Amino acid sequence: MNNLSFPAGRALDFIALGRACVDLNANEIHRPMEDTVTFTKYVGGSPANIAIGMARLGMCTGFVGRVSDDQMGRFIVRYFERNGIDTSGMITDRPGSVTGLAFTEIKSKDDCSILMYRDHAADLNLEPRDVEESYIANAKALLISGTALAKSPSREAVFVALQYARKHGTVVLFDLDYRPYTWASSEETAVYYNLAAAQCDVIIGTREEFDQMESFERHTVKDDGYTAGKWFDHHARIVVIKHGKDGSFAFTKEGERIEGTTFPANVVKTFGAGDSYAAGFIHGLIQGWDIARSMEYGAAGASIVISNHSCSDAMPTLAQVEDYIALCRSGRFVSQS
Ligand SMILES: Nc1ncnc2c1ncn2[C@@H]1O[C@H](COP(=O)(O)OP(=O)(O)OP(=O)(O)O)[C@@H](O)[C@H]1O
Ligand SMILES: O=C(O)C[C@@H](O)[C@H](O)C(=O)CO
Repeated sequence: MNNLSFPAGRALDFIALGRACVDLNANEIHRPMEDTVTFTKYVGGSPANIAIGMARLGMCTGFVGRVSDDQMGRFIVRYFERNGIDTSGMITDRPGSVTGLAFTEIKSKDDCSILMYRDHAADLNLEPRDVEESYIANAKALLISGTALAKSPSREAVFVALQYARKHGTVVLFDLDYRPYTWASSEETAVYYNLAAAQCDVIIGTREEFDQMESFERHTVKDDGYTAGKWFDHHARIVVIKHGKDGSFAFTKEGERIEGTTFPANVVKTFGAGDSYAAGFIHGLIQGWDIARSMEYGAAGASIVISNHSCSDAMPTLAQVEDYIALCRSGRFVSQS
């Protein structure tokens, strides 16, 4: 049991709102982008990855977002459909916009980076009128992602979705998902992140992302307890602060501090950890599991995804997560490092 109350009798368990894009992950790993010539194409974009993760875990999942009116946009929608994601909340953007591309460079397991091509990205053209009140009202949970706040009209669309969710008791989760290249300034980011976070029931981010949100504060000691505590005067009931391979901490409105476990991994690349963690964690919360067990599923899912080449395609099923936890607990996990 956790401290959230998800409404019963809703058609969808979960909706993600924001960008659905394309990842082009380097095939020739352990070398710089300059020397990489072939890539594998996957669906990408943090909220899209989380939606795919939730669908793989058996959650009835929908997506709200705009995709480009071209082969890339259709690739995304078809992949969602094949994964059982409801695409009735997705809109094909007017001609002229494109799908955001993330070229990933995998130099080593500790040195990965992403080169983004996001000029005229269709996802940021999401408009307030694209968000249907009845769609949000028919889901148990809504995930918003920080990048969707970076520009108008997508920014306003997020606030409209937040308003509908609060009105109908849909639990709102905020994945901070801070991608600096999308934002005009640090102050702009901090202001809109804070405005959105005040409307959310669960806030999930890395320590660095929370630092970004607090960048205009004079308070100099930025510890996790201080950061989480601020949000419990608003709507938040759970705040999760992630620390990469050092794990994560969850704080609750009731004053608990829960340390998340981590699992070993044969790391291929580090990105995708946060998205698979979010899927496993949110799935657990919706199932009514306690926070520690939900964090455990998130962490195991993260280890599975970082041990694979893709983010979206590698999202595990429930059976895969459970087998992985059992393998690690049995002491039979074989580290290749
Ligand atoms: N090297 C690792 N080994 C094992 N587990 C890891 C590793 N890196 C991350 N994780 C797991 O994934 C969770 C989330 O990771 P992290 O804090 O890096 O999120 P993130 O920065 O949002 O990820 P991303 O790189 O996808 O943006 C961690 O709490 C941990 O459980
Ligand atoms: O979020 C993005 O736009 C890129 C992702 O799809 C990428 O795979 C990643 O960074 C996952 O966290």
